[in-house]
Amino acid sequence: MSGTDAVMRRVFAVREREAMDAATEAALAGLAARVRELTEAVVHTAVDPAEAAAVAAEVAALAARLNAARRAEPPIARIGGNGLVRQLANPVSGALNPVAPPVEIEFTPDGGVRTAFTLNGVYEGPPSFVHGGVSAMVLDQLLGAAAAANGTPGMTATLELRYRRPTPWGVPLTATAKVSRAEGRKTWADAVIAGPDGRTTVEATAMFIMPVGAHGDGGSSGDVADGDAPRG
Ligand SMILES: CCCCCCCC(=O)SCCNC(=O)CCNC(=O)[C@H](O)C(C)(C)COP(=O)(O)OP(=O)(O)OC[C@H]1O[C@@H](n2cnc3c(N)ncnc32)[C@H](O)[C@@H]1OP(=O)(O)O
Repeated sequence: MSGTDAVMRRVFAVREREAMDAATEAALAGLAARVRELTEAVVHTAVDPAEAAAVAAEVAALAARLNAARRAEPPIARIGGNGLVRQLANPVSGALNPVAPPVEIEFTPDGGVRTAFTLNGVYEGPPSFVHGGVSAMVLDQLLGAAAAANGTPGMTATLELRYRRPTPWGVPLTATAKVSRAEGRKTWADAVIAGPDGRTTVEATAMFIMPVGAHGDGGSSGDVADGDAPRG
C-alpha cells in the first residue's frame, strides 16, 4: 500500500464513524471548557505538594469515570447529508478538545478566513511569548481552512513560517489567511498572525495537495480538509 493509499484509508474511515448528537456535543464542549480551565490551573498553581497530590488523585478518579464509556476514536458531526464532517476534537479549533485554545475560524467577504483568539500561559514557549510550534499549528489550520473555503481543500504538503517578532500570550491576537493560487490538485495560501497593535508577528505560506481519489467522488474531499471547515 502506498503512503497516499494509507492516508486515504484513514480519511475514508472517518465516514464510518458515528456522528455525535447535538446534546452530547454541547455537554462535552462544556466539559472541555472546564478541563481547559483545569489545565491552566495546573500550569499556574502554587499549591503545596500534598495538595497537588490530592488533586491528582481526584483528577485520576474523574478520568476513570469518563473512560467507563469510551469511543475508540475522536468524535465527528455531520454537515448536511453529503458526507462532509466536522472534527469536533480538532486540536486547534475543536470545542470538544481541551488541548485546542479553541480557535474559531470564520469566513471573510474577500473569500479568505479570519480568527480572533487569545492564547494563555499553557501555550508559552520563550518566557512571555507563544511557542513557535503552537503558532505554526494555528496557522496550518487557518491556511487549511482558507484552502477549503476556496473550494480546493487538501493535505498540507509544505508549510513555511517567518517569525517576524515574538507573539505574546495573554493578549488578543488576530490571524487571517487567503488562497493566492490554485492549480490542479495544488493550492497555495498565505496567512499572518498579528498582535493587539496590528503588527504582524508570524507570516506563513502553505501548499495543499488534494490526494488522488479524494476529489469529486461525492463528498469524500470534505473528509480530507473540510472536516473542520469554518462555519460562517
Ligand atoms: C479545514 C481543514 C484544515 C486542516 C488543516 C490541517 C491540515 C493538515 O495538517 S494535513 C496533515 C499534514 N500533512 C500530511 O500529513 C500530508 C502527508 N502527505 C501526503 O499525504 C501526500 O504526500 C500528499 C497528499 C501531500 C501528496 O501525495 P500525492 O498526491 O501522492 O502526491 P504526488 O502524486 O506524489 O505528487 C503530486 C505533485 O505534488 C508534488 N508534491 C507532493 N508532495 C509534495 C510536498 N510535500 N512538497 C512539495 N511538493 C509536493 C509532487 O512533486 C507532484 O508535483 P507535479 O504534479 O508538479 O509533478
